[in-house]
Amino acid sequence: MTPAPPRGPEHLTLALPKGRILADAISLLSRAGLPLALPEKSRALRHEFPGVTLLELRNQDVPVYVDLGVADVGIVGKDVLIESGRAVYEPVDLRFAACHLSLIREVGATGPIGRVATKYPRSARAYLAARGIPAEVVKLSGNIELAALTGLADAVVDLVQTGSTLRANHLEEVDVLYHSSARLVVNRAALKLRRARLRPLIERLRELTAEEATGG
Ligand SMILES: Nc1ncnc2c1ncn2[C@@H]1O[C@H](COP(=O)(O)OP(=O)(O)OP(=O)(O)O)[C@@H](O)[C@H]1O
Ligand SMILES: O=P(O)(O)OC[C@H]1O[C@H](OP(=O)(O)OP(=O)(O)O)[C@H](O)[C@@H]1O
Repeated sequence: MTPAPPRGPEHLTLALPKGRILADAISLLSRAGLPLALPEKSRALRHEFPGVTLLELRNQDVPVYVDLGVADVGIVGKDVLIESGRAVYEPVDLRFAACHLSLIREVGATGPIGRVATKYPRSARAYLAARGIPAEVVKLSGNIELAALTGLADAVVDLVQTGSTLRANHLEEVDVLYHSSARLVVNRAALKLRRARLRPLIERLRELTAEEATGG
């Protein structure tokens, strides 16, 4: 693939995660005035729109691209942002992809927690350390609830939205670590260099999310 050409300060490079956030992110950014459309299904990972380059990434890579300045701006879940440990500027809570990260066990489980399985080891370790629980944390990649069902772990730390995954697997939430939703993230140097494009975008997104919160 050809390297990206040098971009003037009027150009934006945008990092979005493929997966459940992509369509809502593109819809919201379009309403905020960016000339975007959902990319056609293809193997292409970089998409050009007038004045905007869209990079299609894994969730965990969005904070990395924004923090290191390859992308000027991105959208990612607060859960992924916390887990990344990167201090990127996070000016707008976009409110969609709302869910919470919880400690989950089999219904009625009361024994000690010796091992916790999760996709969120940083968050899980911080939670356990704050409560003085000396549990081992095992990082898994998906279908985390299975670890509690199979006895791989005494508890799991995973996202809950409707609770239907918990109900379908005879699991229950024991505690909530934190609430998450999609966030706008901005590279701090880009905020200065591309101020003329980023400031109005941030303002418009603040207005749109406030309107949606009040039903406007
Ligand atoms: N059930 C859910 N309901 C609402 N929001 C969710 C739900 N599950 C995840 N999210 C939010 O959407 C984001 C993206 O979720 P998605 O399912 O696309 O990721 P994934 O495919 O599990 O991630 P990965 O890139 O690690 O494979 C999560 O980081 C979280 O912020
Ligand atoms: O409370 P619910 O509405 O059931 O949503 C929660 C489920 O959604 C997410 O899983 P996802 O579908 O992204 O699969 P994954 O476990 O492979 O990440 C999350 O990890 C839970 O399993």
